[in-house]
Amino acid sequence: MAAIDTDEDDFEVDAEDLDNTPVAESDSERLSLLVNDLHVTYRVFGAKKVGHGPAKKQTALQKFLSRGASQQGVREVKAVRGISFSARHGESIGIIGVNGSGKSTLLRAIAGLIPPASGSVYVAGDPALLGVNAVLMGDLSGERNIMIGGLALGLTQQQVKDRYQDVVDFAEIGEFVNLPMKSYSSGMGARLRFAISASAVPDILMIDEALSTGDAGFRAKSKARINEVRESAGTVFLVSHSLATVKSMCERVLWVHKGQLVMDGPADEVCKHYKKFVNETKKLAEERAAEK
Ligand SMILES: Nc1ncnc2c1ncn2[C@@H]1O[C@H](COP(=O)(O)OP(=O)(O)OP(=O)(O)O)[C@@H](O)[C@H]1O
Repeated sequence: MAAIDTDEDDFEVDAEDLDNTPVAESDSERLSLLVNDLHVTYRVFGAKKVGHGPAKKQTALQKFLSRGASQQGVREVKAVRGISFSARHGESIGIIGVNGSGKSTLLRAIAGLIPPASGSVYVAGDPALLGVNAVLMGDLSGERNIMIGGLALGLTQQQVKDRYQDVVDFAEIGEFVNLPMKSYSSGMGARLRFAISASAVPDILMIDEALSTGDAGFRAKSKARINEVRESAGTVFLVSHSLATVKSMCERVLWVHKGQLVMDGPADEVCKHYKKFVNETKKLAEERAAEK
């Protein structure tokens, strides 16, 4: 297993603790990912200090003494707070939660795009195969990005060229492939990112909301691609606000709330509890609004 930005000590195991009996593992039994007490913190610079009442005027001395507090413009957002779970080859796992709960951050940390504040992420295989979003550039055309993304996924130039038309067709972007990606609608961008990610058969395929932007045809194609990855013993992560999409594509679901894992279990069961929570929260908010 390869580690990304991790503290190796967290996973030290004494040889004598190990059972040396060889175990025949099927693909479905092997771990593809281990996330251990993961914390991710964003530092937002230039954030205004939140305070109550009018700002007090400072004397020159007070200003001098509080110079170190120019740090007051730095605010920390603890986006992921102590999440642990493991995933196996061939699993497809949905990640659900309300806006701002930390789903994308969790995915980006698993992909090695954001360093953890603490904790660790171990992935089986080459972490370079995870996600391509970080390397894509808005100023460059779709065509150039297909090449860059493909190379980042470990494909050779020839392999990217061979698969180029399939990627364009899959993404349904037509002539837009010649224009800078920043000129795409969010749906087109998401579809192209998904198509690039799916052009190789990665160990771990990560999909962040791309499916919600496509029509039924695109969703069907995506589902087929997800199944291909799973059949080749890869692991699929899918972040989505659509419980129907999650239920149709994943057998297991992680529910994240305020950066913590609330529930991890069979898709139907977790979605049922999540739906109940969302409905109750909505009802409460409506009652409060009515009281005002
Ligand atoms: N680049 C960033 N800098 C600072 N804070 C961030 C950044 N990205 C996300 N956050 C904050 O981290 C928290 C988690 O955000 P994240 O995008 O992971 O949630 P999410 O569940 O994916 O949300 P959504 O469903 O709205 O996409 C939020 O409070 C968000 O404001």
